[in-house]
Amino acid sequence: MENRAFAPAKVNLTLHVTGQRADGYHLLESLVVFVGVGDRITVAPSQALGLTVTGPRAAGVPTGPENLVLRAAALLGSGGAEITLEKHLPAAAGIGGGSSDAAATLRALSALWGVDLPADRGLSLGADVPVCLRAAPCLMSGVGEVLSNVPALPAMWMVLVNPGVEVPTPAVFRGLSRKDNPPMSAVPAGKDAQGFADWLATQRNDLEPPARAIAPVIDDVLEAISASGGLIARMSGSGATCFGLFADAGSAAAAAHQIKEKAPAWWVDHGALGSFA
Ligand SMILES: C[C@@](CO)(OP(=O)(O)O)[C@H](O)COP(=O)(O)OP(=O)(O)OC[C@H]1O[C@@H](n2ccc(N)nc2=O)[C@H](O)[C@@H]1O
Ligand SMILES: Nc1ncnc2c1ncn2[C@@H]1O[C@H](COP(=O)(O)OP(=O)(O)O)[C@@H](O)[C@H]1O
Repeated sequence: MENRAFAPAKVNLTLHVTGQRADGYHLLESLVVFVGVGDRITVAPSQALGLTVTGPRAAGVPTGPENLVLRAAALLGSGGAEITLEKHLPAAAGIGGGSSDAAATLRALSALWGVDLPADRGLSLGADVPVCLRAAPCLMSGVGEVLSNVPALPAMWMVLVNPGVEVPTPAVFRGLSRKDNPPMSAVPAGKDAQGFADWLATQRNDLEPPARAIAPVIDDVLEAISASGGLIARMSGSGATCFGLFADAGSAAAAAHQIKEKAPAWWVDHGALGSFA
């Protein structure tokens, strides 16, 4: 008997940094969504705990106990399982790759072992794990542990582009010129894709300027997405992955193809926004 779980890409449509805690973690307000592009976790019964990393983005992903998949297993208990992680997301890319893998592992092993999900929803594994465990559009605040409902979003499709440079999350936060930026405004209801993108353009990702200073190629990525017809182009999380929003699957697929043609070395993928828990 095997259990499978999808680990969708986590995308921050907004990321307002509004303060900093005494422990150094930053207070955020972020509208988080998930896309049908991601990693895949398979777990099967076994005496011992083992991990195999496969897939087109396996290179460089740790296979030892520091892998967030094994750290999630350890958080759940001391059972055995043979875990396969099929990597499709670039690592350290601002789209929650490891965090989403950890959340998918918690879901799959909780079902395989018949144990409850952890009370902290995986927060001890990383600030992004609770939102990845929910894997549905929501407003994330606190340092990542407070999740609030948002009005239904219009149907939208997303192109994700990563230029192949790793941007260390702590360095991006350190590069902020201000940590007490203005908060988000309320997420609107009843908008179509264009109307929602127009609202989104009035919000921000405060980590974009420091990330662009570290990796100027992010400017080229944003430009390529805008040139491909994206309703909006913005960096996700601490980068370097950027996203473009589209009103239909066809325009997203055409944009992804156009960007891939222009920059064959970049990672480009596309999918629909949705809920994946
Ligand atoms: C920035 C965000 C936005 O969603 O995502 P990514 O860009 O990583 O995808 C997250 O807050 C990242 O979450 P996660 O990747 O789990 O962060 P953690 O491993 O807990 O922390 C990595 C480092 O980021 C910084 N950090 C993270 C979260 C936060 N609210 N304030 C911080 O200052 C800290 O320096 C911390 O040591
Ligand atoms: N399952 C995993 N997938 C990818 N990276 C992982 C995983 N487990 C641990 N890591 C380590 O965590 C670091 C950040 O991974 P990731 O969560 O993909 O970043 P981000 O949250 O910015 O998308 C990587 O550099 C990698 O060494």
